Amino acid sequence: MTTRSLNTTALDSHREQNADRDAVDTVRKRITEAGVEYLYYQSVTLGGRAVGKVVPAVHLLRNLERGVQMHRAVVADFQTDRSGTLLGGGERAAEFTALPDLDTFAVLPWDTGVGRFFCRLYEPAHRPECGGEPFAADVRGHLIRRHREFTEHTGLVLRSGCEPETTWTGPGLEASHRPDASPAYRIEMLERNRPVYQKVITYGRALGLDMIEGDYEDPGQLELNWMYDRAELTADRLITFRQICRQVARELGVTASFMPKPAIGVMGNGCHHNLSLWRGTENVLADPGRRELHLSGTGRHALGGILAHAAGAMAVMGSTVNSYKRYWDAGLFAPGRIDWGMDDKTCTVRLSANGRLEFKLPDAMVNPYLSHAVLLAVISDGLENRIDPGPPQATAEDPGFRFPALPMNLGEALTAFGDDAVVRGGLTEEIAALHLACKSDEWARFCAAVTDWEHMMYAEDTP
Ligand SMILES: NC(=O)CC[C@H](N)C(=O)O
Repeated sequence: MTTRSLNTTALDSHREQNADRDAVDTVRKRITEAGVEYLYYQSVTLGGRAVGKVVPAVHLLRNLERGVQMHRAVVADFQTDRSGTLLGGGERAAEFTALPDLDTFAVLPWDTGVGRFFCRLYEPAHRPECGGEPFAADVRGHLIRRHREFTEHTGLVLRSGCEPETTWTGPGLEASHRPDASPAYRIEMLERNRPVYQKVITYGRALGLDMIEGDYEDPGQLELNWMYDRAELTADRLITFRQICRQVARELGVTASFMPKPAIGVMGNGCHHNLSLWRGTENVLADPGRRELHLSGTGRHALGGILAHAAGAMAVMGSTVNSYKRYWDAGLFAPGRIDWGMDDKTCTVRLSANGRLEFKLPDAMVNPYLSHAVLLAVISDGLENRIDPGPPQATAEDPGFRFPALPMNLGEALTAFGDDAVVRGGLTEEIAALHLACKSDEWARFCAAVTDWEHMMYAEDTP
């Protein structure tokens, strides 16, 4: 056991973990067995994109200790706002240090010469004052820490199962169906997508996603699910899933899109989060022994927290301009107002099984580290303040309905996000500020854009 000096930093502790001989030997063995020659040291941006560096595997040991360095502005995808400011870069073009988590090592099944790690990010050791501290805009590291604090405080663990929907387009994948009918669940459509779902499932299994089921939902749309797990593991797996889909699309010469609403009249690409809260082996959202669909008292408070802050959380759950088209197009199983229901697929939260809250606001472009960090915060608030979710299917017209309306565009959502201290408190100050800056800029750019719809409406109209 190594003795730690009093001023051991978070970076030092992580380095110490990466020096653990057994853990390193396990990774080395797998590298040798699979013939891995290259390693991706990857982290995730605010926009939910995987970024990183490639390291020849011969330098594994050096980089386990040193990590890799990247420019700070990568966390905001190097977005420059309309005034020309590089967002997230800080006062100078400094870097952060990305240190791999050894237990995330995996070999890419489509090229076993390549392995990957997920990293956590730190201020470089040499920086005055904050050297070695967690980098405050690291979304992945933040969720891991936030969840640990939540468990220390409540004794509970949040498990989540994400259900991303993806639109696949390309030769041979075209949907055909009768007018006014839907191709949903049709085996013929699954057959046309056989190369797609088979590759996704095979790669998913190889990368640690316990794939459980899938279906064809609407023209071009597949939903492929894997087993639920601790929130941060599910978040890593959603990033991995999207990487897999991109790879499968490359291999098959087709396109995989996570765009929340690819077209009017077809279902949007949701990414419902199925949530449960565990004390040891017991899910506290349900009362043991009751068979009919119900929620425990704790479950009602957790749900109350989610609904009370649903409006404030929207800018994270539906984080793009396009996200809101999914809520506007009523009748296609995306929620259009803040409510909950027993087994009702139109609600914001559906009680889909005893002890399971299906939260339907998030779409397939969601950043799962942010969504789950916010969920931990709003659930904590619900539990602490014993927030009552009210009766199922209550609407704003019902007396006693107490939740703010669902923001119906990104601009409204950003205002609600700015006004909700609990939601922002679920993130670090830096992440909340950067998210607001990036998304406000996206909204401003959209508001200034002239769209095809406007041309259709006005270009040749004579007032
Ligand atoms: N599986 C479903 O319930 C459909 C969900 C729908 N595609 C959505 O946008 O959320």
